[in-house]
Amino acid sequence: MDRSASASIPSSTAGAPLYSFPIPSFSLQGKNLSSLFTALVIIVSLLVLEQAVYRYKKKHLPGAKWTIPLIGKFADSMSPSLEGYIKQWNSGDLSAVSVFNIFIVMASSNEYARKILNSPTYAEPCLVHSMKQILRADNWVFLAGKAHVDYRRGLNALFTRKALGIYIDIQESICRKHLSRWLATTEKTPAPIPIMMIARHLNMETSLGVFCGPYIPEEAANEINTKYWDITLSLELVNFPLALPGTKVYKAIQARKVAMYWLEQAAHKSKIAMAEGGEPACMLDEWVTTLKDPNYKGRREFSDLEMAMVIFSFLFASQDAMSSGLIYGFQHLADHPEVYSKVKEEQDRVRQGNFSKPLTLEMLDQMTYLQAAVKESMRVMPPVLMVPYKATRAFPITDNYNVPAGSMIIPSFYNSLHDPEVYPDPKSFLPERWLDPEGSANANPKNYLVFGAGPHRCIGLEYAQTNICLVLATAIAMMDWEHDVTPKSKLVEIIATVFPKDGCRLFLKRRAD
Ligand code: HEM
Repeated sequence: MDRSASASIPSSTAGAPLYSFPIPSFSLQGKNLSSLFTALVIIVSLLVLEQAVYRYKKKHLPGAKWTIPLIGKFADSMSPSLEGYIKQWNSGDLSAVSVFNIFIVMASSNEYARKILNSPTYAEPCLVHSMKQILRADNWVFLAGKAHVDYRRGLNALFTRKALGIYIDIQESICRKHLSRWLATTEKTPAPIPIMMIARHLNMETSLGVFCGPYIPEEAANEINTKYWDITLSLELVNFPLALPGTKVYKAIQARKVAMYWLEQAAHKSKIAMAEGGEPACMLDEWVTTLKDPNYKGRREFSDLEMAMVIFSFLFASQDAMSSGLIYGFQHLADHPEVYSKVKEEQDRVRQGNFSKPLTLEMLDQMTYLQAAVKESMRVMPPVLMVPYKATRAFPITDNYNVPAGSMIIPSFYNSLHDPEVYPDPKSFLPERWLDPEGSANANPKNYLVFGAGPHRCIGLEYAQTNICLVLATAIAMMDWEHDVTPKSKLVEIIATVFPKDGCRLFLKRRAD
C-alpha cells in the first residue's frame, strides 16, 4: 500500500498543505519518461498537422495565417458582430476561417454568392451545424437534387395568390389584436416600449394562425412562442458539438418537441375537417384540399408527422427573419419622417379614409410606396446576412481555387445589397430607388439577395413581403409611433438574424382620426 502523504490525505482535509493533494506522480525516469515523450510528440504532431491542413486548404485566400489550436475562431462565432463580419467580407471576395477544425470559406461578392447558391452539384445548404438535430434529419429541407425539387414543387401550392388571399384575414385580425395590446400597454405607462419581443410574439401567432388556423389553441401558440426562443438562441454558426443536457442545442430540441406535438395534432384535425367538407381556412387546409384535387400531380399522401415537419420548417424559416424584417420596418419608418409621411398619405389614399375596412390583396397591391419602403428596409438591413452551405465535393469556385470537399462555404448577402454601383449611397434608406422601373436597383435584380437565389430561394418570400406590408399598414391605421433613439439603436445584435441592440424602443400613440 502506498503510505505517501500525497496518496493518503484527502484533498478536503482541513489544514492539509497544498502539496498534499493527490497529484499523480510522474517519476521522470525510464518507461514513464518515454510515455510522456511519446504523448508530447503525438500532441505536437497533431497541432502541426492541424496548422498544415488549414494552410493547405486556405492556400492564397485572405484569413489568419494560423488557426487557434482546436477551437479556431470559436470565440468570435460565439459573439458575432456585424462590424466583424463586414471586416471579414471586405478582406476579399473569398476569405477563410476555421472554427473547431471546420474549414469555412466566406464568399462576399455577388458573383461568388450567386455561384454557390446556384451550384447544387457542388454545394448544398447545411444551415448551421446543429440544424439537423433541431429540425430532424428527415425534414424535407435537407433533401437534395431532384427529391428536393419534387417535394418543393408540391409545396408551391401553399403560396399561390389564391392561398395568400385565404391567409390575409387571419393575418389582419391577429395583427389588430396584438397592436391593440401594444397600445393598451403604453396607455397605462406612457414610456417607450421595446418592440423586439412583442413583435416576435405577434409574428409567431400570425404564423401559427396562417399555417394551422383554428387547430392551434392560443395557449399552445403562447407556449410555442416562449419555448421558441431557445431555438433562436441555438442558431450559432458553430455550436458545441454534443447536444448534452443544458446546452443550447439540447434546449432547442426540447422546444422543437413541444412545437411538433401541437403541429401534428393540427395536421390531424385539418385532415378531419376537410374530409367532413369544411372550407379551407389556413395553410394546412389548403394543402389537404390540394392533395385531393384530381388535377394535382404529385405525391398525395403525407402523414401528420410529415406535415408537421413541413410546417415546422416554415416556422423555423420565418420566425427570426420575419421578426427582424418587421422590427427594422418600424424603426426605418420612424427614423425617416419624410418616408413615414408618404406611407401615411398612401394609406389615406388607398383606404379612402376608412381605416377599419378589412385589407385585401388588391389594396396591398396599390400600396406601392409601402412595398418599396419594405423592400428598401430589408436591403439596408437584410434579416438573413448569409446562409451556410457545405461543399459536397471539391468546388472549383474560381480558376485558381477549389473549395475543399466537406468545407462550409458561406455566401453572404450584405455586400451585394450594399453595392454602390447598383444602389448609390448604399447605406441610406431611399425607397424611391425602387420606384423607377429603369433605375439601377430594378435593373439589377441579381443583387437583391434578401431571399437567397437558386433552387433553395425562399419559398415564402411573397407571403413574407405581404405580411410585413400588412403589419405596417395596419399599424399606420391604428397608431402613430416615434423612435426613442438610444446609443444602441444603430448597433446590431446578431441572434440568428439581425435586431437593433436596444430592441427598438417606440413611443406609441393611438391614431386620433
Ligand atoms: C423576411 C422574411 C424572410 C426572409 C428574409 C427569408 C430569407 C430566406 C433565405 C435567405 C433563404 C435561403 C435561400 C437560399 O439558400 O438561397 C430562405 C429559405 C427558405 N425560406 Fe425564407 N425568408 C423569410 C420568410 C420566410 C417565410 C415566411 C417562410 C415560410 C412561410 C419561409 C420559408 C423558407 C423555406 C422553407 C426556405 C428553404 C427553401 C428550400 O430549401 O427550398 N421563409 N429564406
